[in-house]
Amino acid sequence: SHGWGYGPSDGPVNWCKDFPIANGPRQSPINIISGQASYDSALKPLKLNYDPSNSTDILNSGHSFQVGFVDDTDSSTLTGGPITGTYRLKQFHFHWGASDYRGSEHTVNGIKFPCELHLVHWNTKYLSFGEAASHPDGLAVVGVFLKLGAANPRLQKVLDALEAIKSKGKQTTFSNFDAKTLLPDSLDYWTYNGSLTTPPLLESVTWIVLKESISVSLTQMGKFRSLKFSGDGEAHCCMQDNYRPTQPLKGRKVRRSFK
Ligand SMILES: CN[C@H]1CN(c2cccc(OC)c2)S(=O)(=O)c2sc(S(N)(=O)=O)cc21
Ligand SMILES: [Zn+2]
Repeated sequence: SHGWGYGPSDGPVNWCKDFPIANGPRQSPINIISGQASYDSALKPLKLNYDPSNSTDILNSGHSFQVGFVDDTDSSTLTGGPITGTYRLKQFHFHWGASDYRGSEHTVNGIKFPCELHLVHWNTKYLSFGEAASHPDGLAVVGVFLKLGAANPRLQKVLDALEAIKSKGKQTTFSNFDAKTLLPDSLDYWTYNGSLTTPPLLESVTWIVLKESISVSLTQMGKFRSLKFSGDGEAHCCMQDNYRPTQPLKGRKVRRSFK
């Protein structure tokens, strides 16, 4: 079967043909209606302990670009928050729009942001990432909104590396990057049970969406959009609008960690 993408024929409306779970009961992303999210005092503070020496590479996956981390020890972990146990950081990536008025996957009260960062973690109660990805409590993804404003110096190292991975399949080393520098000051969050927002759309993700955004400038957004979905030698296709529209809540509750 042909691959999936974000175009008119291989995009989100057609994913259900190859991935019927696309119409499942706990799909992501969702629109977060802040007034309907209930405060849960049992929710713990998020604890993110990332070791910069764990970052390895940056890759154009043909759907987004991602920074990978060695995940064979508990040196870069997520604990606390809505989860129990220890989840290891595997990669982070972004979703963004062709224009500044869309691009995020989650929305807040119907508001779209130009970009959204996802930090992907897997539950170490399972032996591997692949194993974890097939269990309802296997993955935990921290989502961070990027809001138009002043240039964000903490994004610059990532954006400068994009020169080397313009087209699909390109990869280069990316070491000593501290993913914590991408987080906002406040770790207040909304949380709900959801899925991967791309195929295979597995319903194994505990979503943790931060309330506070980080900034990104128009010029920096232009760098994201300078990437290509296409590989070398293929017709150039700008990497943008690589976001899935929001999905039905289907009775799920969204909780918030803050009053
Ligand atoms: C292409 N994108 C996904 C790739 N991965 C994946 C996950 C599980 C299984 C698998 O193949 C069996 C691949 S992934 O875990 O790195 C993630 S996280 C994520 S998001 N946007 O929901 O945060 C999408 C993907
Ligand atoms: Zn994502």
